[in-house]
Amino acid sequence: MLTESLDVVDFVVNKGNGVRGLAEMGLQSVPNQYVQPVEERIDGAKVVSDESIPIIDVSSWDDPTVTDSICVASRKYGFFQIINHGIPTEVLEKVQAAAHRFFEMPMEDKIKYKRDLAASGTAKLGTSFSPGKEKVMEWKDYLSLQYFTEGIAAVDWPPICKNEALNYAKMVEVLVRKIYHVLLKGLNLKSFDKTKESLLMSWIAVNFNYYPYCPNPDLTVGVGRHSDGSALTVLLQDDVGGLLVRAPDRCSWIHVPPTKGALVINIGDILQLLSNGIYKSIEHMVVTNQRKTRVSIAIFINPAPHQVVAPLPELLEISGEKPLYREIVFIDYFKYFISKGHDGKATIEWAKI
Ligand SMILES: O=C(O)CCC(=O)C(=O)O
Ligand SMILES: [Fe+2]
Repeated sequence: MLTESLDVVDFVVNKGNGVRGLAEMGLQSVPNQYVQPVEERIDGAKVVSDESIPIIDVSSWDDPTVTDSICVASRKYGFFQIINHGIPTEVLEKVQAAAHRFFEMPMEDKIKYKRDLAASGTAKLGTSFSPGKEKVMEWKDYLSLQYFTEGIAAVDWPPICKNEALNYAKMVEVLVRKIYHVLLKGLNLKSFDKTKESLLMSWIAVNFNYYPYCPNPDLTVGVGRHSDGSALTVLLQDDVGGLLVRAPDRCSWIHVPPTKGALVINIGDILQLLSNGIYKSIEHMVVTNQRKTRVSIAIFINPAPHQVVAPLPELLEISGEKPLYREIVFIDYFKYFISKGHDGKATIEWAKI
């Protein structure tokens, strides 16, 4: 095997070649570091075809059918797709092309963004999820762009993709306000005001995910089982497919089919915590494939790092329920999330009372 004489971790992680570098070597099989234990592998039998994540046409945000569908999907599946959301297809295509351009640059041009070398704190290139902390590595490279202000992004982000990423992120911000407005109304809470806005959307990260074709899709994962540590996530996937979401039976998986022009929205752990478990942050994962490289763009919408987060008192007052989660500081939650490999729903369990 080509990789027999290769120090895989050194090549992929330390030298910054990523899994893209591995895939480009034309491997017949993946190195051992990428072989998942049997229980983490997905065979087709675990994916159900009689359930699907709703696709919601949001051309009219005030239509009660639309708002109901969003709230019902957020309670049941924790995931939905939206179409006619107002972000032009051209903007989506441009940001996807920009992500390809970034990863497909020669390694010498990308290396300055590598996590441990990056001069700027807001653009970081990495691979897998938590190399060194996880037992098995994930077949994915990523570029994480922290979006604080346009000015910082303009200086820090890679020129090859920054305009497209910024333009897209700004439009997503507008969309997210509309979604929050609907979700809070669905909890009978007062409108989405400035206080809620600062609680729910102060720290935004734009992640470009790059999943190269893989010689052993049945042995590997692109992303392992997890739920997002964010409050809300907006995901743009390309036409390759591979995102699986836990079905309501919590045993099988539902494939989220690529839908042209659609955005996948999912509830993150923080919104599950704030809503005292009403909106569900559902486990999901990404499978790899042998044919085609897949690119997705995930925008994580988070509280500010030092924000204190707990089940919303006004919600507990209305429902008379006891809090299911303790008070946490978001940065502590986030640090715990990345201190280990992906492990299903374990992070939010940590915040349970
Ligand atoms: O690439 C995808 O479809 C999902 C990625 C994901 O779950 C994540 O980045 O948290
Ligand atoms: Fe995720």
